[in-house]
Amino acid sequence: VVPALGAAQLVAAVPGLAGAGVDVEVLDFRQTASASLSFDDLLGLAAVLDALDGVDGIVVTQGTDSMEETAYLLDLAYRGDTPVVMTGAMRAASAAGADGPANLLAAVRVAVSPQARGRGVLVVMADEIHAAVRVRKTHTTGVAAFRSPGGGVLGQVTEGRVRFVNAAARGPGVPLPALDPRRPRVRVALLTMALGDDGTLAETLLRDDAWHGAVIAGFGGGHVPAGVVPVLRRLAARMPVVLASRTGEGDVLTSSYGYPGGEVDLLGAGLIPAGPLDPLKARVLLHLLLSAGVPATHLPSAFTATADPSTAASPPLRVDLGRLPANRSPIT
Ligand SMILES: NC(=O)C[C@H](N)C(=O)O
Repeated sequence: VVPALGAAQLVAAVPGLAGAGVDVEVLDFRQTASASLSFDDLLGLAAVLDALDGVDGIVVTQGTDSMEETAYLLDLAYRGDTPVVMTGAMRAASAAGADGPANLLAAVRVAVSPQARGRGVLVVMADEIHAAVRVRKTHTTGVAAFRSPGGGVLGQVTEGRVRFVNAAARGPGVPLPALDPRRPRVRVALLTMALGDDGTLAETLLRDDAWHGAVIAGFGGGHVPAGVVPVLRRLAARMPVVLASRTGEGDVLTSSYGYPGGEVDLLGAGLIPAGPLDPLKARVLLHLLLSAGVPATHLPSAFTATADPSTAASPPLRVDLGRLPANRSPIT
């Protein structure tokens, strides 16, 4: 059984930190398994981070299980310039080759690096620097469990030096909701489509008022079995429904497949494309937008602008089909 350690014990266990020339102050915020963290825990933490003054950088340690979601949540909610770096450990503190101390030291080095400023919330694991919007936990036990599909890592820590090799993909944030415990609880469902799904599970979301939004992790570029479409159409008339992909990398398509259950069909039914966000991150974003009280009519544009800020900047690509050689037909 893995013991729970406080922040001071974690810091004390790091060889090299004392000699790194960094004054470290510690603060215990919550102590819980990371799968049990709530949105309110993280919004409370974002408010604490906002209030921290006079520090060069901030390191947040937590269990690794939910870090791909909590890092993105904090990235959307915390808009300060002071770097915030999240880290954790894949191996227990007592294990041979425990990775926690090395991760913590690397995280501190990144947090105090001037290059980390203005890049939002970062995740540092196994000497790699990840953007919160992309990072995923991809292995149950391996120390190299964290990866950044769809763009790669932002940088590395080598021999104690911090090197960024990629620009951080930081989109707009979401205003923090008032942290009033009496406010209604937001619930966003996440449904993964699978072979033979006939819509029975999706239908349960229509049965009561428990749900305020849903994310569908579709096949491939954002597809569902044809029989699920009528349920999703009714669902999208009741609440925002975001279409993401269960594949793990790549954008949701918007104009390639028009067959029943294809993404053209689903977007026509009112589903909102997740852009490059994976289903877990899409759910975090939808939850925050709903918590912030973004009105239903603004949700599709707010979601798209936040999920995929690059699309707003680049004009649609136009291909002049008239100039294709006569013997070639356009590839569709
Ligand atoms: N310590 C870890 O990284 C895993 C642990 N199960 C968690 O709370 O996320």
